[in-house]
Amino acid sequence: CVRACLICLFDNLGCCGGGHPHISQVGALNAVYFARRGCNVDVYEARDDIRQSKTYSGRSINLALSTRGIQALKDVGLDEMVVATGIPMYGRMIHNPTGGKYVVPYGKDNQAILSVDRRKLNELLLTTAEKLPNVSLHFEHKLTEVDVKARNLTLRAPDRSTITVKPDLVVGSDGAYSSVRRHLLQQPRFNYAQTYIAHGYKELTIPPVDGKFAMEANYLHIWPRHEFMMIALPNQDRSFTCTLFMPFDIFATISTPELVLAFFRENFADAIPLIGQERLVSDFFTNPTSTLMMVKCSPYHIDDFAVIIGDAAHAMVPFYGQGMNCGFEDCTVLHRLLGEHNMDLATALPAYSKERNPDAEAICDLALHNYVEMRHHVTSTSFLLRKKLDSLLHSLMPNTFIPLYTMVTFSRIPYAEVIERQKWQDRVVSRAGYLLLGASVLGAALLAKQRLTK
Ligand SMILES: Cc1cc2nc3c(=O)[nH]c(=O)nc-3n(C[C@H](O)[C@H](O)[C@H](O)COP(=O)(O)OP(=O)(O)OC[C@H]3O[C@@H](n4cnc5c(N)ncnc54)[C@H](O)[C@@H]3O)c2cc1C
Ligand SMILES: Cc1cnn(-c2ccc(OCc3ccccc3)c(C(=O)O)c2)c1-c1ccc(Cl)c(F)c1
Repeated sequence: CVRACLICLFDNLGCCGGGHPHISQVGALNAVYFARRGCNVDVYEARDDIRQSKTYSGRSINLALSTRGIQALKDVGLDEMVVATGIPMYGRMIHNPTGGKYVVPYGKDNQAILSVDRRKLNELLLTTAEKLPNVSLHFEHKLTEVDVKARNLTLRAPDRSTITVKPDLVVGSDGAYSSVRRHLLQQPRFNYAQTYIAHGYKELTIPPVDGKFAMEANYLHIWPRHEFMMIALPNQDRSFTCTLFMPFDIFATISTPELVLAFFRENFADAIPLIGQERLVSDFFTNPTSTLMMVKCSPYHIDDFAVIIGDAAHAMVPFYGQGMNCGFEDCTVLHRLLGEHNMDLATALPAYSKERNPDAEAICDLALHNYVEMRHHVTSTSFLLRKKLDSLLHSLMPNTFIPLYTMVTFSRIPYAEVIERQKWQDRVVSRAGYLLLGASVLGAALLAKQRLTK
């Protein structure tokens, strides 16, 4: 039987960055993994229990769940329950500046990414964890100290008193601003880098019309506009949550209702009647403009005592919709290694850092690259052409060319391997392009010669 280990997951609920209720999922999922392994699990959450609190902003905030995240849920038998709550998006619906829109499917036979509600996902994971006999959830317990030498943690309890716990293992899943990681930072040879990008994001809502979706429901709606982009994902209540990504210095120039409307008329005209002018203006000034940050660090563990997962280990910009999927995949990898090492933390944790770090940093780089790509090379026309070319090449060479987005989103190819494969594919495609070009020039020359000699 597996050694009982007390795990403290800093799975805090609360606002992260931009103030919308940011709900942690990785910590809750990881608690289920450890509990099903027979460990005694204590989950410490700095905030109150989201399931009891009424004070929820009311904005249903969603995110895209795809293959890697679904597999992690499948490992603990939760995939069907979560997938049932999600809304499939079978392709991207690209909105051009003149109001036209085009679908580019994600793949054959209805391949889809899922739009899931953060709050519902977290409530499901917390309730699943709570029902397990060897799991205790401690809300309003905030980490204040990690003593690596003494192997204990100090937390502030709801009555403001401090308690000290002595777990066998600490798993920090406390997000991009992780306090567990902050203590790792004090260790020798711990590497850390964080980058804020110039863009921020603001969430808007497209309400239902007579109880129906105001746009086609089963698509990821994208308005690619170079310096700024907007996306919309569907919610179960038949609304859409839009996310507008834009440089802070452009947000700063949009300071009056008239300027909001003028900006949207100029760039997202079709969205105005969908959101509604009044609601657009009120949401624009009510909802926070949040920051976007990338965090890279290594290693992810200290000795056989602590390990960090999720955004605490690798926060990424959201331009691939992979942050939570990657954090969920962390659980899959960590638990595979714990099994392979028979729960010997002294060897399993270093193995985890060694295997996971290159992949996590690869998806951080891919997401940042997408941010650059989508900013500099993407209008709706170029987006459409690129996607059409991707699907043409894939249909011509299905085993040789797999679109980058497909490898990231619809496969479990390790992220670092995805990058290597993409480089190889680029070489093959450019060689094929040159060959095609050469053959057509040669063909044209022979044709011309033939005509001349007639
Ligand atoms: C705009 C946007 C869109 C996104 N879209 C997607 C998507 O489509 N698909 C996807 O897979 N991912 C997406 N993500 C990323 C995803 O939200 C994160 O990767 C995921 O939530 C990380 O989960 P986590 O449990 O590791 O950390 P978090 O969700 O950050 O949870 C940690 C929580 O702990 C809090 N916290 C940290 N330290 C403390 C402390 N000491 N005391 C109290 N509280 C603390 C943090 O504020 C946070 O609320 C998106 C992110 C953003 C910003
Ligand atoms: C939330 C979520 C889930 N997936 N994606 C996503 C990401 C990238 C994509 O393409 C790569 C590419 C598109 C355009 C140019 C280069 C590369 C596609 C696609 O192909 O549909 C879908 C997002 C997302 C997140 C933020 C923005 Cl701003 C955005 F537009 C989409």
